[in-house]
Amino acid sequence: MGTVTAADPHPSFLADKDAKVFVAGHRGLVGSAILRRLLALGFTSVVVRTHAELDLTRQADVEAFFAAERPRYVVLAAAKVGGIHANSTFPADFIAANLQIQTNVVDAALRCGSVRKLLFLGSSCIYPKFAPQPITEGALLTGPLEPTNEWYAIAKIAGIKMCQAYRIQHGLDAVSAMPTNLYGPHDNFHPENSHVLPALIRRFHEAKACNAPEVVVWGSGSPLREFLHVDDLADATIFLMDQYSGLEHVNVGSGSEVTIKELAELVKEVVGFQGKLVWDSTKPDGTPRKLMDSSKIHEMGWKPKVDLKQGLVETYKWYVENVISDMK
Ligand SMILES: NC(=O)C1=CN([C@@H]2O[C@H](COP(=O)(O)OP(=O)(O)OC[C@H]3O[C@@H](n4cnc5c(N)ncnc54)[C@H](OP(=O)(O)O)[C@@H]3O)[C@@H](O)[C@H]2O)C=CC1
Ligand SMILES: C[C@H]1O[C@H](OP(=O)(O)OP(=O)(O)OC[C@H]2O[C@@H](n3cnc4c(=O)[nH]c(N)nc43)[C@H](O)[C@@H]2O)[C@@H](O)[C@@H](O)C1=O
Repeated sequence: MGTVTAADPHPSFLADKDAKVFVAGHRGLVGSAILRRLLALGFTSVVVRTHAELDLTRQADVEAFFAAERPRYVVLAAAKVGGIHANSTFPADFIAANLQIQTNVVDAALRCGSVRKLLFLGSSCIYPKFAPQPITEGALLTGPLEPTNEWYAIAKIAGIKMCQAYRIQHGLDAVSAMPTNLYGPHDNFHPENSHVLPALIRRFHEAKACNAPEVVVWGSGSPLREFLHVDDLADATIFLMDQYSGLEHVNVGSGSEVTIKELAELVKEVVGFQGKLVWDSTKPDGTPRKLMDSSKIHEMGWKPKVDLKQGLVETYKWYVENVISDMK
C-alpha cells in the first residue's frame, strides 16, 4: 500500500493525500462520514459542494464544475435516497434524479481528463427480491426486483453498468460498492420518508417525551435486515478507493441481520420507551430478507467494527444532541 512501482506509476489513494478529492453528497449520511474519515486521515484537498451550490442533475453545471476543479478522485455519495414509503410514493423522482446524477458525474469525470479513480455507491436493493441468501455479487440481474424500490434499483443497476462501460471503453477506473442498510449520525429522521432505523429512533423518542402508551411500527415485523454503521461503510469506501480496481461491484455488509421486530425492541430499549408496540399491517414489508455475502471485501482485508447495539446507542445520543436540541 502506498508504493509506486514501475508497472503502476501512480501512488495509491492513501499515499496521495494532497490530491484533490471530490466527495459528492457530503452533507448526507454517507458523504458526511466519508468526509470525516478523509479529514481524519490527513487528506488536505477535499472539494465539496452543497446541493444548492451545484445541482448534480444539471449536466452543463456538472461539466463546468469538473472542468474548473479537475479532481483526481471522486466519491459519488450524492443520490435521491429514502425508505420504503418514499421509494414507492415517488418512483419518478427516484429513477430520474439518480440516473441524471450518476450519468452526469461519471461522464464529466471522464471528460475533464483529471480523474484517476471514481467510486459509485449503489445499494443492496439492486438484487432480486428472492435472491439466494447470503446474496453474492453474481446474483445481479438473475430475477425480478422488489416492487417497492424497483425504480431506484434500476437506476443503481444502471450506475454499475455505467461504471463498467466507461472502464471497458475508456479505461476510466470507476468502481462500485453496494452497501447494505446503513445508519448513523446525519441520517434522515423524517417521520415518513426515512429508513426504518432513524424513523423508529424518532418515533420512540417522541412517544417517550409525551408519555404515549404505544408506538406504531410498519408491516409485520418479520422482514430481516442487515445493518451497517456508516463509519464502517466510510472505512470500506476508502479501503476500496485504495485497494480495488475491477469491473465487478463489491458488497459491503456487516454479516449480521435482525428482524424488524427485534430492531424495534432494541430501539425501544435504547431510547427507554416503556409502552407497547403496535404493528400497522397496511404498510408494506418490502423484501423479506437481503443479507449480503461480503466475503469478497472481507478476503481483501476489510472488516466492520461497530456492533448494532453500540451503534444504536451512539446514533440515539447524536440524534438527541443534534436534531432535538436544534428544534428547541
Ligand atoms: N442510507 C442507506 O441506508 C443506504 C445508502 N446507500 C447509498 O449511499 C449513497 C448516499 O446515501 P445517504 O447518505 O444515505 O443519502 P442522504 O439522503 O443522507 O444524502 C444524499 C446527499 O446527496 C445530495 N443530493 C441529492 N440530490 C442532489 C443533487 N441533485 N445535487 C447535488 N446533491 C444532491 C443530498 O443533498 P440534499 O440533502 O441537500 O438534497 C445529500 O447531501 C446513495 O448512493 C445511496 O444509494 C446505499 C445503501 C443503503
Ligand atoms: C437501504 C434500502 O432501503 C429501502 O428498502 P428497505 O430495506 O425496505 O427500507 P426501510 O428501512 O424503509 O424499511 C425496512 C423495513 O422496516 C419496516 N418499517 C417498520 N417501521 C418503519 C418505519 O417507520 N419507517 C420505515 N421506513 N420502515 C419501517 C418496513 O416496512 C420494512 O419492512 C429501499 O427502499 C432503498 O432505499 C434501499 O436501498
